[in-house]
Amino acid sequence: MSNSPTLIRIKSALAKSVLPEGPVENGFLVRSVLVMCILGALIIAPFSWLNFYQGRSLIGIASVAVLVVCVLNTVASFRGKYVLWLNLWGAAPALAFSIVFAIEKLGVIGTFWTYMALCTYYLILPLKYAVKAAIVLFVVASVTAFFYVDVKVLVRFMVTSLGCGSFMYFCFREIENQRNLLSTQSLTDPLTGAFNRQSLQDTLAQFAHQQHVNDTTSTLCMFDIDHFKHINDDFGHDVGDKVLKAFSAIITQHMRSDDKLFRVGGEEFLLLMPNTTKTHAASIAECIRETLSSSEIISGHPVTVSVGVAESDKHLSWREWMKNSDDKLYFSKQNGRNQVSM
Ligand SMILES: Nc1nc2c(ncn2[C@@H]2O[C@H](COP(=O)(O)OP(=O)(O)OP(=O)(O)O)[C@@H](O)[C@H]2O)c(=O)[nH]1
Repeated sequence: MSNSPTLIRIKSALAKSVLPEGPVENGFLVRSVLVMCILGALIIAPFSWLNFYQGRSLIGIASVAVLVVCVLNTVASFRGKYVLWLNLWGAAPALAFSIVFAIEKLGVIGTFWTYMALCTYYLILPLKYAVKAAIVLFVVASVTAFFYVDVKVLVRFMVTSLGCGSFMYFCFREIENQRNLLSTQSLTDPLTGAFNRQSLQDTLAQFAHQQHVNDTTSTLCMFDIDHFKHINDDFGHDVGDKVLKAFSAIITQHMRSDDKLFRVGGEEFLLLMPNTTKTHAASIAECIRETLSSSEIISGHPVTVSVGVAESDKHLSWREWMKNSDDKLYFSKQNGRNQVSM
């Protein structure tokens, strides 16, 4: 059954709003949202009951709404998912309203909770959203405080909450940079910069799933440098490394922004080309093959590559899809090397 463009857009928007646990930011957010929401639910539940019991039904309804957000978030986190819209349009505004309410009811004491809310934003939202939400909260809390606290207190409140917000931003930006660095190091091959075998499985499994939802065609190109053992034996390991670097640079020059390159073995590379037919992919692989064979990486010794090209099929698992590209590569090798087969 083919999907209409509108259905595809809706499915891809939903897929983007529910992020599966990833190695970098999502894993961190899933864990911190889980802790924050369990704590939030435990604190809010008795308050909700108390509000209804004491006849404050409006506040009671509001606190039950927050409780529902906490429970939904907890369930999603238990399943290893981070739900962006639930936090951005549920938890974050609920916190801001609570702060307004607290300042209105408690005055100066109510403003203290703003610092907690600022920290919470950085724990439940991706950094770029946390900054924006923190700025909105700062403005909303300051405007509310203007009506309920003394000017001298207001100025101190604004300066300290600005300081707290900036401190949180710099801390979390540094944590994010470190996480990204670690992630890059754990997912890429230091010699060529291509993604390593570790990341191949996650990427292809996730990609094959999305492709099944969107019903599109993509292609894998498996590259294997010919007689690489001889290069190492004849010219040394350093020259072998130089060839690997030069070859991955050649592939990178021919890649489009959505393509992904993996180093799957010593001299074996896999290029994932989303939304590409095998005919188009084979023409790009042919350009890569020609560029390598005509390059002078080792003077007087042409380096060649064999390639296997395989198109996706929604009835195939990612392993079968990859095996197809490997089979085509094997055919290229058997057929005399230095060629592209599909
Ligand atoms: N320089 C270098 N060599 C590597 C690296 N990783 C694996 N190799 C070597 O790559 C060679 C791969 O050799 P084979 O699998 O026999 O393949 P081949 O010689 O290219 O033969 P065909 O694929 O059949 O054309 C081995 O000698 C490995 O030691 C690396 O990071 N650097």
